[in-house]
Amino acid sequence: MAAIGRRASPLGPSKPQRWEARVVTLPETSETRLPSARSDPAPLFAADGVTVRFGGLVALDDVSLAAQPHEVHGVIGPNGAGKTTFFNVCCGFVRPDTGTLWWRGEPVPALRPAQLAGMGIARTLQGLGLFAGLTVAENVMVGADRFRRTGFASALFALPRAGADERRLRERAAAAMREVGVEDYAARHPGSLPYPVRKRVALARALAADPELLLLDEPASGLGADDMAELGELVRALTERMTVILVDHHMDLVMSVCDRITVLDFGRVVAEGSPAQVRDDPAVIDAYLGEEARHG
Ligand SMILES: Nc1ncnc2c1ncn2[C@@H]1O[C@H](COP(=O)(O)OP(=O)(O)OP(=O)(O)O)[C@@H](O)[C@H]1O
Repeated sequence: MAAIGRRASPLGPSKPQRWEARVVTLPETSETRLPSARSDPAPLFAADGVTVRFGGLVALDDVSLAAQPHEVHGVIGPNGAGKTTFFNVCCGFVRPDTGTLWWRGEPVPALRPAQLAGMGIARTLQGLGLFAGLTVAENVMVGADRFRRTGFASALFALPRAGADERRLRERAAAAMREVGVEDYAARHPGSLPYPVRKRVALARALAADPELLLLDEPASGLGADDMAELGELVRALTERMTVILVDHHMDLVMSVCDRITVLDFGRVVAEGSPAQVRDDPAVIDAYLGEEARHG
């Protein structure tokens, strides 16, 4: 791709980023590694050489990404770049034609969505997927279900330990609702709530699973500026206890909350790095300017 001059980035102006303070300079010693060697810890989750074809269309072409513990890793790219397909691979909805997913240093040969909760992975989807017939509290409790210790028979015969189990799940759900600020809606049904509140409920349900990895698909879509700013703060706070992979169009959110960003275009990784690095990367600027040209 031809180098381009310093034209204005379509991703917004450069500004100081708080994560830049985390860059560690290794002392010069005889054992100092080559500059190209990454000194990152082992990734919690990684995709290695993932390719997905839909008929003749290559939606993902040899895509690799490594999400380190306690980081927010963003996946961005113009329309049709392959973001949703990548998210669906990470959730086990789409099986890659080639490539491997890694979880805690082990390959995951054929990830299925039903495995996620048991592995410690939770996700929120663009479509939210809340149960219309359940209250907010009940929806969030579904997320906590992996902590249920008693089986169907105990619940059926109302054994005491089933009651204790239920209480624990309710407490877990209540904590998740408090964390995202929806506790006042606990008894309501999702259909009666505004979309931004429903989005929070979906996030609470994911958090009730106490995941090590949280996958967020378009978490900012449909949110106004205030809700988006609160979401950004919440996501940053979550890194105390989990890793987040975030797929979103909203550059303000992605640039302000992510530690690292992988940029896709036409199914390929065109850049990877800190927000400051990708913002000024000519390949990224070209991808977004190309999109503007394509869509007028
Ligand atoms: N199930 C499918 N069958 C055929 N083609 C698909 C399918 N899903 C996605 N694609 C194609 O794969 C490519 C990548 O699509 P994808 O939805 O992953 O991109 P995206 O970056 O999420 O786009 P957007 O930002 O518009 O949601 C597109 O060309 C899309 O038309």
